[in-house]
Parts: sequence; C-alpha cells; structure tokens
Amino acid sequence: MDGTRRSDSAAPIRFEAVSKRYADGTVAVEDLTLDLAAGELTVLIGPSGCGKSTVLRMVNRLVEPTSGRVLVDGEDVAEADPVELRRRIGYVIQHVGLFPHQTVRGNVGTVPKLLGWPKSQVTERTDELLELVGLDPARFGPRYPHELSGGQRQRVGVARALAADPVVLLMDEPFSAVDPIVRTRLQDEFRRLQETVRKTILLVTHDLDEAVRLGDRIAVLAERGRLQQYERPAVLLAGPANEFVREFVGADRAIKRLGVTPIPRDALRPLPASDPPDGVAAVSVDGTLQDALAALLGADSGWVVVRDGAEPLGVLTPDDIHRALHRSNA
Ligand SMILES: Nc1ncnc2c1ncn2[C@@H]1O[C@H](COP(=O)(O)OP(=O)(O)OP(=O)(O)O)[C@@H](O)[C@H]1O
Repeated sequence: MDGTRRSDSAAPIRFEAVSKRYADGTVAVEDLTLDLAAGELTVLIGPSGCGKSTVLRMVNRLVEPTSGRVLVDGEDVAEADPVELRRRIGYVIQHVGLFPHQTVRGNVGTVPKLLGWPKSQVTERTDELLELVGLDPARFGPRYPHELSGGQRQRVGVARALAADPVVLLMDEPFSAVDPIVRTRLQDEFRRLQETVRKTILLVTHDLDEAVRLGDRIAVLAERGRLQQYERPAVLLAGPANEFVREFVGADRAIKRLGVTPIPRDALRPLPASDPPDGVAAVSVDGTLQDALAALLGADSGWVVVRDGAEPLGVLTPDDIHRALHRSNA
C-alpha cells in the first residue's frame, strides 16, 4: 500500500530570493534562497523570532511572500489554489489541532474523505497509517482526542498529515509539547517512519539535539531569516561556518558529533586471536561513535567488538574513537 512503500511523490522545494514584510513593517525574512532536495528532511533552526515559521508557512501559503517565489516541484505556489495546495502538503504543528468531536479514524481520514475516496479505501488507508505511526487501529481508531496522551495525539497528527500521500510535509515544532522522554521516542520513531515514506519534510525546531537527530540537512538562520549555514548535521557540527553558528551550536558539539559520526569500518583493529570472553561489549557496525562509546563505558575490557549482524568484524578502543572523531573534523 502506498503509505508504507517508499513514496516517489516527494517534491523538491525552492525558496528563491524570498522576503516577507508583515503589515506592521516587521521584516521577518529578507532575501532567502534555499533549495530542499526531494525526499530529504531539512531542519530550520535559529533564535526565537528569526523567521522560521514565516519561512515554513510560505510553502502552503498561510503567509504570502512580499517578494520572491516559493516553488514546489518547480511550480510557483502563488499560482496554485491554496485549498488544493494544502491538500497536497501535510502540516503538523505543536498543538496538533485534532478535531475534538471526531474519532481518531475520523481525524486521520479527513483528507481522503475530502478527496472523495470510497469509504472502504478511507478505512484501509487510515488503519494502515495508524499502524505506521505505532497506534493499534482497533484500540485507538474509535477514541476521541481527549482520550489520548499528548504523544499519541501527536502521532495521530502525523498520520493525518500523511493521509493523502502529500508531496511535502511541513512540521512546526511538532514534538515540543510532549515531555522529553516521549519526545526522544517520537523522534526516533519519526526518523524510522521517514526512512519508509521519504517525504520532503521541512521541520522547524528550537532544539539542536532534535535537529541533529532528525535532519538530513540543517539550515541555521539568523534574524530576518538570513541563512548562516546549510549542511549535513555532521558537517555543521564539525565545521561551523562562522561565529554565529559556532555560538549557536555551542560547546557540547563534540558530544553531538559522536552521535552523527558513523563507526569507521576501515579503522577497526583485528579481532584478538583468542575468542573474546563472554559478555564482552559489542556494537553494530551500522551504529555511531556514540553507540561504540556507550558500549565501551559499560564494559571493562577497554575495547568493543564491532559486528555486522552476528559476524564480528574487528574491535575499537577509546583511542580509535578519538581518532575517528578527529578525522571526521578534517
Ligand atoms: N502576523 C505578523 N505580523 C507582524 N509580525 C509578525 C507576524 N508574524 C510574525 N511576525 C514577526 O516576524 C518575525 C518572525 O516571526 P516567526 O514566527 O517567523 O519567527 P520564528 O523564528 O518562527 O520564531 P519562534 O522561534 O519564536 O517561533 C518576528 O519578529 C515576529 O514577531
């Protein structure tokens, strides 16, 4: 079914010399040019009031640019019918705004129903999406929003936004209203979900950890939406482009970099000649340096075995981790 396959309906987004001056004279965005690749998750981050939400809301025409153009899949959104446009673009906000008098199924099925899908297809689609976001359709489908936790409501919001297989998903602080533990879990689940659906996603956050965890790319904005750096998280953390980004990224960036630097396959030491003792620390080769370090800290062997599935490939020591982190800086 189309919710679970890799979507080929993701569209690139281009902001072309976009500016926004509000009616009271506030210049929220000034001359922003930014290209978002189809199927990637781009995070917009920057200090409060720097124009992030304004940028996001120009994509679905909740805000109209004063000058410049926003192109979705090469088409200027100014020429699209706003209602039709918003059906093609999912939108998830902090307090998700579910319809209180409709069940979870009713909420998720809103857009497919609007599009005139037959009832059986709407139900099938809704149940599939609820499963995709980790909610059992039989249990949660008939509930009303007030019968859900904050995290569950947020998942229903994501399912609703995905319902019509949108080409773009806009997310404005989608996880900030839930408590930190639930937030981390939702972020991890969302990352996995994105690996499945591969939408073009633009996500606004204040939270650098969230940006690093979720973003394929991070765009750091200063006031008036001035773009400071637009890079993959590991590159941004390793090499802030200027003082603004360096300060924004902060002193703990080495720790964050551990979490985005892959284990170096080519820098593993050979396995010890004798079989490693039982219970020795091990980590998957698909993991990050942070995973390797966590495994090391939980063991007293002084090294950690790196495995591909069940097969041991080699070992890493704390020095190797240090060197790999240093190397990724180059
Ligand atoms: N409707 C409006 N009328 C006038 N000024 C506005 C309007 N909406 C936003 N602004 C101003 O535009 C600037 C950018 O606002 P925006 O909400 O885009 O920033 P933001 O980076 O998303 O902020 P935050 O992180 O605090 O949510 C701010 O100075 C804000 O006060």
